[in-house]
Amino acid sequence: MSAPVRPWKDEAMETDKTAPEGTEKPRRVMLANARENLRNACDQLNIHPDVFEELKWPRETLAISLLIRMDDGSRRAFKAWRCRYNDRRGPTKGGVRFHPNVSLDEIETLSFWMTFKCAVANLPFGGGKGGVCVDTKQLSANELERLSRAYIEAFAPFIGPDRDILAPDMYTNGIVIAWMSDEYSSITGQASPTAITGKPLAFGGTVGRIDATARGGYIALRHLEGSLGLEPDKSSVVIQGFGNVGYHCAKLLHADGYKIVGISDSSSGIYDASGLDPLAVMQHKHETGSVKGAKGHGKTKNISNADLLELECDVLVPAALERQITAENCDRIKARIILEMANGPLSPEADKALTEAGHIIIPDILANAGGVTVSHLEWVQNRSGFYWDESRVRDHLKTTMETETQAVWALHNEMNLSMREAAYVHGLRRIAESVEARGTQAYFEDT
Ligand SMILES: NC(=O)c1ccc[n+]([C@@H]2O[C@H](COP(=O)([O-])OP(=O)(O)OC[C@H]3O[C@@H](n4cnc5c(N)ncnc54)[C@H](O)[C@@H]3O)[C@@H](O)[C@H]2O)c1
Repeated sequence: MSAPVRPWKDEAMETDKTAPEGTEKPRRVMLANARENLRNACDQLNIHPDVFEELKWPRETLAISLLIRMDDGSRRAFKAWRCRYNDRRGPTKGGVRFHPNVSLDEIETLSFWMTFKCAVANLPFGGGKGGVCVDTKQLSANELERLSRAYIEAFAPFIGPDRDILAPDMYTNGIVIAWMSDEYSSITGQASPTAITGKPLAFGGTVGRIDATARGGYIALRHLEGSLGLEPDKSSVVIQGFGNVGYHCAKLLHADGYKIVGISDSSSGIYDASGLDPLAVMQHKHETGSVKGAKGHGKTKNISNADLLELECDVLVPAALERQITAENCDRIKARIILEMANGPLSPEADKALTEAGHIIIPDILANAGGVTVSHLEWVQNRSGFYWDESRVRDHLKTTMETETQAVWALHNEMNLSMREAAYVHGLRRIAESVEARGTQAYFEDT
């Protein structure tokens, strides 16, 4: 790890030459931004240029149009992708997202983040991701099943237990994953549970996966509690996004005495200075389809999602989408600590400004690594055919999250880095070792 980083031109920021004049936009803005973290980590470690070169672009990305027969007999095409960013540390691993705004840039960036997340958690995986550009709320259950199965049919040659392992992400819940796993087994002609994790228990899933992502972030936060000056009974929390991750995070923190003062979902937000009970809010969401109108312990107000992010609180937990905090709203963020349970909830500008202003950001590649950590255990159990009990899964998750959180915290202090920079340095060290183990320029020059 000695040679300087080669200067490089960021092709990702080149404009699309085929776009009509005046409408040209950079082709891969998100990916270019994400790679800034890589560049910074390379600089910190003075890493060999071969490593940087290898991580500049995804190893492979496949784009496919999925043609689905709709219930009314018409046919509709849905854009779909699967990306394997880097597999030096093992088969690529990452979720499949169903969302109307999914794009190639987003999928490749999420795969990049997965590469680092798996390294931070010290898993024998590289990073991958997939997605379909679809609003699942507009599909019937039958159409959703056809789409889920079509995704697997299209990408089956690309995926596999030792190549690319799928998992849930936004709007791909247990039944979607069950259809996908079922389809993959039909295609391979044998029970093949190992290619997809996050499966329901009856499909070879693991205990402890449902709340694993939230629990991982919760463990990280609680581990740093003393260092961050947090006290459960005196600290308040705001949660953006009330799906799998947001709900379980709220539930775990609430059970330990943290006061949850704000919660939102895609349609609305609620605020109550006296506190909200996540179980009651979820009950209300089940009954009405939204958190709007749910009652807390005091005077509960309905607020917008934008206002929710700006609430007075100790910990803000973005658990919905990317780029929720940007240059536009970052100077109004009051939370001292941001626990990034969503992937990429801060724009690079917001990240820089908030870090400089003294906010502590526990970065996504550490905070939400609990999900993939337990997915790894599911993969291990599927391979061995021996299933663990919940306490064993939880103990492993706790040990992993505490060990890696402590390592990132130590780097943050020793090298005077932000938590995000420290997490990238921590992950990059491991990835670099596996790249360099295959020989670098210096090795080939000497032979
Ligand atoms: N599920 C996992 O294991 C896992 C693992 C790692 C990271 N993540 C990340 O966590 C985030 C949430 O994932 P999830 O599994 O909870 O998804 P989910 O589909 O279960 O829930 C998403 C929630 O976000 C809300 N939402 C959507 N758009 C919103 C908006 N504009 N403002 C506020 N809320 C909005 C939805 O209403 C829903 O409540 C995503 O960024 C995902 O990539 C999830």
